[in-house]
Amino acid sequence: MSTPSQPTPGPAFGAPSPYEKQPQQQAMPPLDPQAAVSLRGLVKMFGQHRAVSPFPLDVPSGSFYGLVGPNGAGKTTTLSMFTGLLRPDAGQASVHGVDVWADPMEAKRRLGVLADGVRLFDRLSGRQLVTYTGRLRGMPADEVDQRTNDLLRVMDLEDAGDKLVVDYSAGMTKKVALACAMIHAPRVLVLDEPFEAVDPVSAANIRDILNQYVANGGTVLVSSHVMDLVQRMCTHVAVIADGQLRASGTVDEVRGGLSLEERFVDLVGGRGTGEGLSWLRS
Ligand SMILES: Nc1ncnc2c1ncn2[C@@H]1O[C@H](COP(=O)(O)OP(=O)(O)OP(=O)(O)O)[C@@H](O)[C@H]1O
Repeated sequence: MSTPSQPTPGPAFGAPSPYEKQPQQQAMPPLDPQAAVSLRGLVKMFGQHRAVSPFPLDVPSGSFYGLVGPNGAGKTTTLSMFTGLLRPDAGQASVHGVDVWADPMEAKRRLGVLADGVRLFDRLSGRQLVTYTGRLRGMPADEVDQRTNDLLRVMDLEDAGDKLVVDYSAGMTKKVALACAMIHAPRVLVLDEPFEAVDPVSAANIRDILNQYVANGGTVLVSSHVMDLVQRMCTHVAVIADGQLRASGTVDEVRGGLSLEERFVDLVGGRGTGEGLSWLRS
């Protein structure tokens, strides 16, 4: 990989805060082997468009870390680069000290990933898909069976376990994909929009599972658009916009006495006045 290029300076948004980042002024420290996830200067270009600019980010072990940003901010691209799904143009990433792109097999053992928009083997039933994922991870058959039963139960998919995934609703598909991400009991769970399309009862169950997982030493990195959820659920948050890190720290540090949503709008801008669609008014 080449040396990260310098980011183009972004516009200044909102009031200055000690937790706001100015990436163009930062020297890039080395990867932090103590962090559950450490990112240094990942860059992704799509043609002439720089989807992600270099920034450093450390996700502390045992944290529930939210990654938020407007549509097209670069969240999925960032998550894809450090989970090994998308090769970065520059930069480094590690999971508990293992370099993702130098030692992908070891890094992937430590990671459970719920990716956004990645096709599942949807001609399998939910039970078959979770079982197949566990077996691919090299787990013994009886352990896979036990965990598959547990996961289908807590995801409220027991009755749909023998139905083909292609016939699942969006929320059911999300839940079975989450079960696949968890089957090998990874140390870090990376979840891209895990609550999208999931009903409130299932979402609360999933939150309980994730809280327990974190209480037992796991680390969760989750992207979401729902600020209220991130404020209630996460210990830490990073705000990205235009592929740049705008703020990071504990949720209380970043929101600085405001609600996270108010702070987000402050940092990211883009609120319209609601005018301009005069033809829509009756
Ligand atoms: N495969 C691709 N080819 C070209 N451009 C892409 C591709 N994937 C992402 N992009 C662009 O990169 C930018 C970041 O996209 P990304 O999907 O990472 O954003 P996001 O923050 O996850 O957005 P959302 O919240 O809407 O899911 C966008 O401008 C998007 O159009």
